[in-house]
Amino acid sequence: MNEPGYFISFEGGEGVGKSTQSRLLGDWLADLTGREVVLTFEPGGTALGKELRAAVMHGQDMGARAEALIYAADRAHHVETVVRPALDRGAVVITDRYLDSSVAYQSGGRDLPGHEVEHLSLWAAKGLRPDITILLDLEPAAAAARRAGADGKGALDRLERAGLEFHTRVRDTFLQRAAADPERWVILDAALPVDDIQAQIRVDLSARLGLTPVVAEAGALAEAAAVAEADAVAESLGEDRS
Ligand SMILES: Nc1ncnc2c1ncn2[C@@H]1O[C@H](COP(=O)(O)OP(=O)(O)O)[C@@H](O)[C@H]1O
Ligand SMILES: Cc1cn([C@H]2C[C@H](O)[C@@H](COP(=O)(O)OP(=O)(O)O)O2)c(=O)[nH]c1=O
Repeated sequence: MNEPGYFISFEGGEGVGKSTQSRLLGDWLADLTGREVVLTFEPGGTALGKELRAAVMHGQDMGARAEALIYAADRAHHVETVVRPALDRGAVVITDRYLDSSVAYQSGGRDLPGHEVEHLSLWAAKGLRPDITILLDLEPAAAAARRAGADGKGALDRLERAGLEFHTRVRDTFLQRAAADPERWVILDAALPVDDIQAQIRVDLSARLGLTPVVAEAGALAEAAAVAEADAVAESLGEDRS
């Protein structure tokens, strides 16, 4: 029988470092454990998902319910065709956003009832919840400044245009959900340097997965995980996701 799969989600606002940290974590876990690691993301982690992503992020204006249903459709297909099969093979799956994004954005941000959005997501995902969710917490203004530094040229998508109040409600919803379920969530300060955040993630994951102590190694990471590398990673992931 396969080793059981392990499901990790990264959550937080736009530009907080989710793709940077998920890639660094994936490389480290694959090297250390030899397990299959699947890196994926929502919305748009499948071919159908790319079309749904384009519609919801760059398409016509739409109401909150239509938006929630598109994210749920993306999730249903993503779980059925990518996440669940990988977990069944015994892989570690790392997703950049999952159902907590729906609750934070479509409920906290757009004002739909939280339990309805969560229920819709769980229905779409046939009840699949992450084993651990890493929240990269950052003030929306700081995240916006970071994104502007990364590619000030790019046009803002529908969600990015939503404004500071919207993004503050999104952040507060993430923090409330994390506080309510500390077993599943790890809250990290996304204003710290890339390598410090990654070191904290590795220490936490080592404990949860029963890996050999890596505290010393995590300290040495300060030199290893160069921000330049993280930039390249973020860029290459970003290319897939206009
Ligand atoms: N801890 C950090 N400190 C400073 N800049 C960061 C940090 N983490 C990521 N970045 C940079 O911020 C930008 C957004 O990072 P990214 O990983 O794409 O975030 P997300 O996936 O959450 O949108 C990139 O230019 C990236 O290099
Ligand atoms: C998965 C998901 C994302 N979103 C939003 C959050 C983002 O604005 C956008 C996805 O963008 P994403 O590519 O994750 O942005 P970033 O890498 O900058 O964080 O979709 C929802 O509103 N609901 C959801 O369920």
